[in-house]
Amino acid sequence: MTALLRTEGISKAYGGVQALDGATIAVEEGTVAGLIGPNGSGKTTLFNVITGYETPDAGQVWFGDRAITNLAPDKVFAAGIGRTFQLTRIFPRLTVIENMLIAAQARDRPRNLLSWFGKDAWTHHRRHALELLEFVGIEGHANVLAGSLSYGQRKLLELAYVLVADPAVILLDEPAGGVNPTLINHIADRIRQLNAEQGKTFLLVEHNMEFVMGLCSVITVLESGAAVVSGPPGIVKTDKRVLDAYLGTDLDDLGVDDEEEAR
Ligand SMILES: Nc1ncnc2c1ncn2[C@@H]1O[C@H](COP(=O)(O)OP(=O)(O)OP(=O)(O)O)[C@@H](O)[C@H]1O
Repeated sequence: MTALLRTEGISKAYGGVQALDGATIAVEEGTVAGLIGPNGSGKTTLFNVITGYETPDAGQVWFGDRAITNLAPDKVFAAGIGRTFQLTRIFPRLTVIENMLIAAQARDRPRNLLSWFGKDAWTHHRRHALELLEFVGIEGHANVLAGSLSYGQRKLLELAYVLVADPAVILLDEPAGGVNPTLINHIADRIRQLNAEQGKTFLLVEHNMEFVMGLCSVITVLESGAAVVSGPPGIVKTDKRVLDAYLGTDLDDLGVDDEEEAR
């Protein structure tokens, strides 16, 4: 397997705070990979650097064999890396379907804006948007204001929004955060399906350890801005450096059960 997405020695400081300190991670093509670490360990900052929202002080980001360090967010998105945010960024005063059409328009803008408004194109975009809403399971809400969706449904809308552009890699920032258990399972199933049927590669940041351990085949642990461990869930959750990194956190909160702790 080859790394589809790689960061090499990424550092980023905000004043006196070293958010990232030589972060090197690799995401293999076709995997669902996880990025975990205690609060403030640099996970979102690394997402921001990868997707062009922050400029690193040092290091490189690679997408396949292409260096994408310092590309603007829209260029990174156009290159094939989609992303959702910790706090969803949908337009609450537009309907769900209108949000989806904005995603389609944003994707096509650099190509051919005029043809976008043709009747056939409009019908095509609408149909595709509805298919994606159906895929994530919120097509019944197509005509309601996005702001009236539950938090979990907003996360699903954001996933559908990202899928409009058909990215090869999808970065998800806390997809399960604040979401009820039923929808968490639904989100996990959609991720599995996209991975298995369409070969989509995922990198997700998540504090819900049960979700991460159940979904990801490889997990990288960030601590103080650097990757300290990377490997399959079974290895990562028993690694002493990981337990040390989470020192002060109740292990029950991490979803590591007593039986596994005792081993
Ligand atoms: N724009 C910013 N300005 C100043 N400091 C920042 C900024 N963004 C992040 N930081 C700091 O950088 C460090 C890493 O933050 P980051 O949000 O990347 O961590 P995280 O691992 O995503 O945390 P969490 O799990 O709580 O979301 C923290 O100390 C944070 O306060």
